[in-house]
Amino acid sequence: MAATGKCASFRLPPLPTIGEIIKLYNLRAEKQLSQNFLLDMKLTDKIVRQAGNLRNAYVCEVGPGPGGLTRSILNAGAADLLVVEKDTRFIPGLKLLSEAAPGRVRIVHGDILTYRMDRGFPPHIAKRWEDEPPDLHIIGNLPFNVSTPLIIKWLEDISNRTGPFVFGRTRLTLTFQKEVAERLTASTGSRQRSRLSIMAQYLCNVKSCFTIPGRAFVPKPEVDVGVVHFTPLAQPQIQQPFKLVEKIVKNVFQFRRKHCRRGLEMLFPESRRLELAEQLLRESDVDPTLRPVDLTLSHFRALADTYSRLCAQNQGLIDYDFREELTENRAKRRADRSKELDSYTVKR
Ligand SMILES: C[S@@+](CC[C@H](N)C(=O)[O-])C[C@H]1O[C@@H](n2cnc3c(N)ncnc32)[C@H](O)[C@@H]1O
Repeated sequence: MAATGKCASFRLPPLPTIGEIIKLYNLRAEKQLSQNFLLDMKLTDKIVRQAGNLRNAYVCEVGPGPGGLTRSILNAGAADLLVVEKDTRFIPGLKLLSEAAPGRVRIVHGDILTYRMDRGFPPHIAKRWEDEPPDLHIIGNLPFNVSTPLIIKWLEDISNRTGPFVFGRTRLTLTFQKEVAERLTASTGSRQRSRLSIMAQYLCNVKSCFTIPGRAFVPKPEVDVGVVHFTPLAQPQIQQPFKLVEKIVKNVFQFRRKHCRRGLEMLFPESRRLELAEQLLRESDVDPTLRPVDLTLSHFRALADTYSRLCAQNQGLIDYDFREELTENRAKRRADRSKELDSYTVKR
């Protein structure tokens, strides 16, 4: 395995440009795979600089496509670059790159949503969670339709220390649709504050790096793109299971214009809704009239800790989902109504 500090000359030899690679292999962008390519090496270098020092590092690149970002990662000195690409058409071009950087590129033809990254790198690179982050980086110009489910999955992995985070606090440098990037980094009280802001920020230090105008991509997407850097926190700001935090955050933000009390009430079954919501807010010391966007991470921490205690005291509460109750109630009302109608019909 590489990454032993041996790659003194890491600049790539002269290669066809990315534009030429696209022509050579007839790599028309597939809308279905949200393909928008970056051909400007100054921009790809700038994205890669946000990851920090990559000299002799281990890197996983998500969706390398024709390989612009890949070249910048190699030029920055990565010693072991694993690229995961779903579309087979890009594999020959990536092989060309791998030949130009012998022993430094490993190509996986697969889907990043299911790829087992915990098996992709040698165990000896792992660092203890509390220590400095490992010399492993995830970098990607992600497809928009994959970026949000992927970051949610990786946030859950951070919480459980699974997947890429079995190696410690692996850092991520990723692109998102600008609006999503703004949500990820939104501070308390801002208009963009949302579920994503809380879920990302309770687990990571999230930094908005810069915006890439849509016109820099080929083909040009409808929107601009934001580059975001994540470093998992040694001590998450909320020390409760991911699913529990997600449930609270989801409930609160479903009524984003109402007082936070409204969404929190829905954590509890109708029969005890007001009483338990009152207890949750009182014991968490949260003002029920605050709007969801005005709740701080400390508020969410207090709510998650109190809710966890209430779940321990009230059997079945953790599994309660008001949407299921609504569906059951609707089904019951429908059944009652059809019985009622039945009673009008003349029995033969
Ligand atoms: C927005 S393009 C970026 C390509 C290249 N990194 C660049 O910056 O020019 C996204 C790339 O991700 C690939 N891709 C899409 N879905 C994927 C998935 N689930 N797993 C891995 N790669 C995927 C696409 O085939 C495409 O190459």
